[in-house]
Amino acid sequence: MSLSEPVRSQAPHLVIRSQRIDGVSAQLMDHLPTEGGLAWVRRGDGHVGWGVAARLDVAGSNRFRDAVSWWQELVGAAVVRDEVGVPGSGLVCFGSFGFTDDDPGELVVPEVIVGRRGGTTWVTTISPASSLAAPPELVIHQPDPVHDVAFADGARSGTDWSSIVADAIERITSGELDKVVLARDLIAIAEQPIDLRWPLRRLAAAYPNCWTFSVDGLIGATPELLVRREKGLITSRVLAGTIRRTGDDAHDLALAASLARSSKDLEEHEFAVRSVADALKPHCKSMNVPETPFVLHLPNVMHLASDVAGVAANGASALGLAAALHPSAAVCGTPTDVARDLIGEIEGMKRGRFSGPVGWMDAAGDGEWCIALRCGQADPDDPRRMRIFAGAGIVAGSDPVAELAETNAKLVPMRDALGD
Ligand SMILES: C=C(O[C@@H]1C=C(C(=O)O)C=C[C@H]1O)C(=O)O
Repeated sequence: MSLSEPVRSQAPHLVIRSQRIDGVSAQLMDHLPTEGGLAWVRRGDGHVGWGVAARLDVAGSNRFRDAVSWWQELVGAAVVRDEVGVPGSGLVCFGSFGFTDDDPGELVVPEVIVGRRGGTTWVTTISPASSLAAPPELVIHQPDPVHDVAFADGARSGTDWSSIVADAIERITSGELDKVVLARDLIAIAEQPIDLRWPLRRLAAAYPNCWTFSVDGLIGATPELLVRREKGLITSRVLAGTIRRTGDDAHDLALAASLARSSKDLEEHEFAVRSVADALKPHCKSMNVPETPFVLHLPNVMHLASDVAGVAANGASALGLAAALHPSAAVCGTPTDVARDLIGEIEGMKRGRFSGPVGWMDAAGDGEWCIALRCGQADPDDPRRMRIFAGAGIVAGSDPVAELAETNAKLVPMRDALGD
């Protein structure tokens, strides 16, 4: 079958039951057993899952359409007994998608989900129609610590990457495009196989305001919400324009003020907001697009941020909206096609699922899809290795050395999570 043909895999018939559980206070991630592990956690809320009740692998130009129709089919055939009734209870899939059409992605429906929202904790069991599984006993698991991690250059050295940035600046100055986002990778090499739950827990603890995720070997803590759909409300948090934190609060406040006035960063940000607002417009009855960004403070960096919100005008699911938004100018550039081609021409590495949509969705099509940033991809052939990624938006006023420093700051969350 060619990659662009629609997927005709039959979605399985599933039985789903969500039940409230009391007296569970451990962090959601503590319940992840060794094998597998899906996670989506922010400020202690979210859900973790394990086992595979259903899975769809997608690639090619119809990947989002295929995923949306598979999900609709699966939802249509499912019998759901949801005794909790909050966003995230009942039938839920986790998923992640490649940056380009050729990079594979997937939707996964786990066999067990443990979820929490605002003090309510629940367990969802998902099984084939013939057998309704009993909810599992929740156990706390201790991941194996990760020790002795060395970091090596990925596809390019830092110096080589800076010269690619210099090339991109020339192409922008010559009028070919306005903005391009260029990324680089490092390889983390541990002495022992990396237990992904170890860095995952550390990311969730250190970056509580980010969305900490784990889907099929891709883990990270991203600050950028591509789209959330919940009960007819659509929101997106756009980030573009970055400055490193120094650790000195007074100095960081001065830096935040300079970021908010920087014409280079404001221009870079404006491209990203415009791309999101334009993509959401056909799906919204009314929209609020802030005129000026705020400064989002994270432990490692500060970003110019805008929260775009709208009221849904149609039944497009969270994943359908993510498909319309991807790739936004925050991770690709402006104009999109020219930037995408330039990335393919000069970036010199395969992004895989880095900077693609990652998230979850429920049976009603509500859910959250973030952009997979500040993340790493476990090497499927060598469990001691992981690729970690970071990119930066390049505009005419960019400086290659400063952009390299920015990517180093963006690598800090994964480096720290893997470090001793
Ligand atoms: C590409 C990354 O980040 C993106 C680029 C940003 C920028 O250039 O300022 C800021 C946030 C993200 O939209 C990354 O973190 O790897």
